[in-house]
Amino acid sequence: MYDRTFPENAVTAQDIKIEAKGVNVHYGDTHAIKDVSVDIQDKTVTAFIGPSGCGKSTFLRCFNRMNDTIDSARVTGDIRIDGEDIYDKRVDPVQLRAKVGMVFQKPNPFPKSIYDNVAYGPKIHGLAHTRADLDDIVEKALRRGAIWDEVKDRLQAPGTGLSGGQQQRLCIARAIATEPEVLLMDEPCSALDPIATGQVEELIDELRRDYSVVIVTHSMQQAARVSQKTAFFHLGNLVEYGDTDEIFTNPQDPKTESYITGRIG
Ligand SMILES: Nc1ncnc2c1ncn2[C@@H]1O[C@H](COP(=O)(O)OP(=O)(O)OP(=O)(O)O)[C@@H](O)[C@H]1O
Repeated sequence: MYDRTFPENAVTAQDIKIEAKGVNVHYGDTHAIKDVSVDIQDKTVTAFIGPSGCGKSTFLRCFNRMNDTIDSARVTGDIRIDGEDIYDKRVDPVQLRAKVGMVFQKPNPFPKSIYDNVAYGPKIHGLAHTRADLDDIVEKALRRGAIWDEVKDRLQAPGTGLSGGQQQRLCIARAIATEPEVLLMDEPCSALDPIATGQVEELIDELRRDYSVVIVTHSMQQAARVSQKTAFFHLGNLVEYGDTDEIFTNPQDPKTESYITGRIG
């Protein structure tokens, strides 16, 4: 089990970025998330795994209130980021989504230039005062997205003209440009080939130095490669949550074991 006696394993309140308590999500009569509580650590990659339809994406979307955009979805319970209740009436979901960035399954660059894809968020959130500021933000985000060298000579070319893997790294750069603190990734590599997947996985590993990253993945190999913490979901329940190494080598719940050994899924 998780050993808190080792200093490197000790978790302090400051390390917890997202605190979810008693979260339930319904879509009409469908009870998609059932009383889930979890603490997500800062500067850590946390993987959500589990069979199709178990609620991974639904739970991920609670963290930036993306479920608000689905009419039938009803979220109850308590979710705090840095101690702040993100469902409080005073929280503006648009501001929240700048702080909690999201990358989707299918790369979805805007039909604009590479530069404008990245500059859009900082512009609407007023992060740049001059064109030079904006250039600087765009360059930094593209560098952090590990795509600067590939696009620096064609910043005015359309983002949609890049390869799938480049588009996904552009979308990651776009998410980073608004200076988020949390990055949510919903199966970010499922549309990518193995080489592009490897590049995005390397990038995810880099990003955890600065962000709390939560990734939904169908690939247990990917979860094992990129995450330090893993949460296993089944039928809307959080069955097991812990260190990725432990979950994969010594799962405590028979359902987790069945899933990771390929018996359910
Ligand atoms: N927009 C929606 N409207 C109604 N029901 C939904 C909606 N989105 C998800 N659901 C239902 O909620 C449950 C959880 O779905 P969710 O997509 O969160 O699971 P998942 O584990 O991410 O699945 P997958 O791995 O297949 O993407 C499922 O029963 C699904 O049918």
